[in-house]
Amino acid sequence: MGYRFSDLTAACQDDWRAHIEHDFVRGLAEGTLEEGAFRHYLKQDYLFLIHFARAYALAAYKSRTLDDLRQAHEGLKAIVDLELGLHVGYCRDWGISEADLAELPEARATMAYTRYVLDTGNRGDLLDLHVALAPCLVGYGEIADWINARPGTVRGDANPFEAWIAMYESEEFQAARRAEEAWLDARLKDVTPARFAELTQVFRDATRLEIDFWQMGLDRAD
Ligand SMILES: Cc1ncc(CO)c(N)n1
Repeated sequence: MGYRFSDLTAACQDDWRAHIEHDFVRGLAEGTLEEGAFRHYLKQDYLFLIHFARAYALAAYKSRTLDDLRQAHEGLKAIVDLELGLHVGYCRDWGISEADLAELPEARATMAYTRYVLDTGNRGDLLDLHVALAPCLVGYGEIADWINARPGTVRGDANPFEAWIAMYESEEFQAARRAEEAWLDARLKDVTPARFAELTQVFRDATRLEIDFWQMGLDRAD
């Protein structure tokens, strides 16, 4: 007993590294990703973020305490006010209008991931739901750290994906990530080994669905 968030990543080390260091992420870091792949990802990420905002709203609904409600609200704010706000403007810069976004067909990888998280949250309790959400908020925070720590990373005007990296390394996003990790650390402290095994399964499933989401971008799969 006495688990922490880092025990989840340690328990799924191979899948976790495959998410953080995916070829799509390397392409973003080095500025070499094909623009068509990035555009496909951006469009699907718009749909993804809308469903993830719903998942944080579900977390709010499932909250018993003000502290839990605040944490759900933090996640919802990070998505609606920060990411989705920037996302729409960012899509416009990449030639994708709001009208295009409104008419997007949803790719299977987007459906699989978002519906998995919503189902896990409906079936389980608030901790199941936050664990299913962690590869997203915490994962992208760690991706920003990983990108910055790599020697091959290109920053500034030489990298067409500079604004994307900047969003995830921003203090606002990183603060939401730290709050999520702290919330998870506090809740994992008291779980039994059997419960931790269940949560590890959820964390691994969600991490593998993140990997599929990156791959969907690379393959431009629908
Ligand atoms: C697929 C995916 N995972 C995580 C994030 C970070 O919120 C995102 N924008 N998209």
